[in-house]
Amino acid sequence: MRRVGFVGWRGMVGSVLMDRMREEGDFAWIPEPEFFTTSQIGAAGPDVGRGAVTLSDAYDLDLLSTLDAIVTCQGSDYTKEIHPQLRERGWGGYWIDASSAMRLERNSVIVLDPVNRPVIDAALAAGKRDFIGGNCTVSLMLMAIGGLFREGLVEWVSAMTYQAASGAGAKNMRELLLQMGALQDAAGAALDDPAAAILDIDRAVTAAMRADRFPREQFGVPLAGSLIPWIDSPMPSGQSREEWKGQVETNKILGREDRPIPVDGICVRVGAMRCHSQGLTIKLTRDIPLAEAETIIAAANPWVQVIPNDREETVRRLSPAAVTGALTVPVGRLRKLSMGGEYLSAFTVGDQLLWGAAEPLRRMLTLLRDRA
Ligand SMILES: NC(=O)C1=CN([C@@H]2O[C@H](COP(=O)(O)OP(=O)(O)OC[C@H]3O[C@@H](n4cnc5c(N)ncnc54)[C@H](OP(=O)(O)O)[C@@H]3O)[C@@H](O)[C@H]2O)C=CC1
Ligand SMILES: N[C@@H](CC(=O)OP(=O)(O)O)C(=O)O
Repeated sequence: MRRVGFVGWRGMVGSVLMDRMREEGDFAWIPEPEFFTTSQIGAAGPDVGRGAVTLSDAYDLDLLSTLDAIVTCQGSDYTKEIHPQLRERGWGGYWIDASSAMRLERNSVIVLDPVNRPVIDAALAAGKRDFIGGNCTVSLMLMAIGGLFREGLVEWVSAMTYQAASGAGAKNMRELLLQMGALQDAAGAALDDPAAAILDIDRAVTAAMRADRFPREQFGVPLAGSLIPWIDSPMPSGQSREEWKGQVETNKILGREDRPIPVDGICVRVGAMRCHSQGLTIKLTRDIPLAEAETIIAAANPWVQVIPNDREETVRRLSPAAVTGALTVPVGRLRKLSMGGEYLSAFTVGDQLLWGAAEPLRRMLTLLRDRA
């Protein structure tokens, strides 16, 4: 593991990965990092404490073939173009990828080591070389309630999601803010006047939201002051692709594609910046005491945090505003539903650029270091 290549390092997910690697001192153990670009060959690369570096061509198969591992956050199109050509040439390095392109391929492993380390270890022992980050919503759900899955306590899960703009990309985050600004502008001076009628303000804001000039190039519709109950493309089942991924990716991560646990729900885009939230209904395989479920959830990994089902604690600690930029994955609103003792509710929030994207890739790289 001397030569590691980074493609897509300046994108949104790639930048978060670079920040985490710097924070953890990961570049200290990579003697020869190589940084690539599809558009800025020869420009300056990132500062990783090794002096000036210049960017190499991300389509240079000869150079890529010399690497021990390639970490890509460049996107699915890049993966589909480059990965097959490298393997056809006989390249035997490790491919670590944020995109969804190869997730469900037979030779790929979806990585989320706090949840599926045994699946990863078995794949490494079997000589597998393609390690792919999971869908953000799925990874965050498993970081939150992985303990229940591990104990065989989950019969099915229904997830109602509240997904951040960042999942749609950097331009969408900007557009959300532009939309927010446009709404405030529409309210105008009336907002500063406590005597102004709120319904007049609401009328002005609604008119602005529906006006042709309202910024909606990325989302197609207003998100600020509204929501979008559809994420990604339609599937024949009537699910959105994001909803469809819930079951297929969860079961692949857990290594139980042969006896899948049903996971389904409705995925909704909301006006949060980079944290996905999910309201979960969990059908347990048996009626266990709530305190036991809480203990199992809390013990599953060092990042999950059980928030007591208390109003103050919940509003203070279980929100995108509280969690953004943090690796912790709080889960709260834990209680038995009125449907019966086997029905557990939960609400969880996680930063979709950290555990939802960059962190599983970073940790996969360190697993390879530890094996070498
Ligand atoms: N966004 C998300 O929440 C998640 C994304 N993923 C996956 O990760 C992949 C990358 O996503 P994301 O990081 O959002 O993509 P970005 O659009 O932020 O970055 C992708 C590439 O765009 C190029 N680029 C062009 N202009 C700029 C600019 N001004 N600033 C930075 N980069 C620029 C860069 O490539 P170059 O240097 O070659 O020009 C960069 O690597 C996708 O496959 C996505 O599916 C996975 C999980 C979550
Ligand atoms: N689809 C996710 C983000 C994402 O990139 O997912 P995937 O890695 O499965 O394509 C969202 O919109 O919130």
